[in-house]
Amino acid sequence: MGRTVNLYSFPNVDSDLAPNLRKYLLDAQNEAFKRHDVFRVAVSGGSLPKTLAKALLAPSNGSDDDKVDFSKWEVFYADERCVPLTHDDSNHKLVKDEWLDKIPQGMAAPKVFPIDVSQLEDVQETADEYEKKLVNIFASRDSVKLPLFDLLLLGCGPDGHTCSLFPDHQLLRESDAWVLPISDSPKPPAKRITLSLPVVLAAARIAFVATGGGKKDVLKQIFETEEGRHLPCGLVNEGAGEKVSWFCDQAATEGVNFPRRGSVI
Ligand SMILES: O=C(O)[C@H](O)[C@@H](O)[C@H](O)[C@H](O)COP(=O)(O)O
Repeated sequence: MGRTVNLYSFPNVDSDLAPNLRKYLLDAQNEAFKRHDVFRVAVSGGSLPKTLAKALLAPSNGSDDDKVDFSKWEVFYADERCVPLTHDDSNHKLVKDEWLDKIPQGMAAPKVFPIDVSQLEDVQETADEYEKKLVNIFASRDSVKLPLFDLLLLGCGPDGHTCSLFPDHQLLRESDAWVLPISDSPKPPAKRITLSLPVVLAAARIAFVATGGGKKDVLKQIFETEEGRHLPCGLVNEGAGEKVSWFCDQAATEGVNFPRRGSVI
């Protein structure tokens, strides 16, 4: 048996998953505001930014705990491709197009921390520069062992990868650096940077969003097999336990034996 994580499976994304994700995000936001008056979130690419926008840009129900306050959000990248920020492969471009640029005028915008693109050909340098940004925000490496994100919002690849941590890759064994370079990503583009597994596991909360029938096989593997527990997503489940929540739709979880199902609202 693996560790207990929170598993939510909704009939569909727009009318069920998104409002539940909104509730979860605002709980995390409000918890972080109480903790240190700022909400530090790291996001990945894939379909996540679009779902995030559906959750966050929906009208508020007016209650005190349903207020998004982007003015105190700091948004980082859980992983990024080493391409210019305007390139179609850029996660930052995706997040901008799908979410940030859709924030209505008059609503504050989050502070966003994209990668430094001045030395893209040098992945190590790009990773180091991003780590320096984190060090500046999360205090010095001397005083903080690991940056403590309030929330990580992650996807799950069909091979079980998350961030740019791929199955069996040596980066999974890295325990020192906060941000790692990868030059041989099995999924193009090959050059990327990614948060390390210890940084992922240190976050206060970790949410996976996995939707669509294409996720069924990998979810079955992650939740039902010993081998799946060693895939990157499985390692996050094992390492972070109840800090982890999975937001899935019915198409992704049909026939998958989730240890626990429920809804946030
Ligand atoms: O950098 C990448 O290759 C993608 O961002 C990737 O990590 C993505 O998050 C997952 O493959 C899930 O993708 P979907 O959310 O689109 O299923």
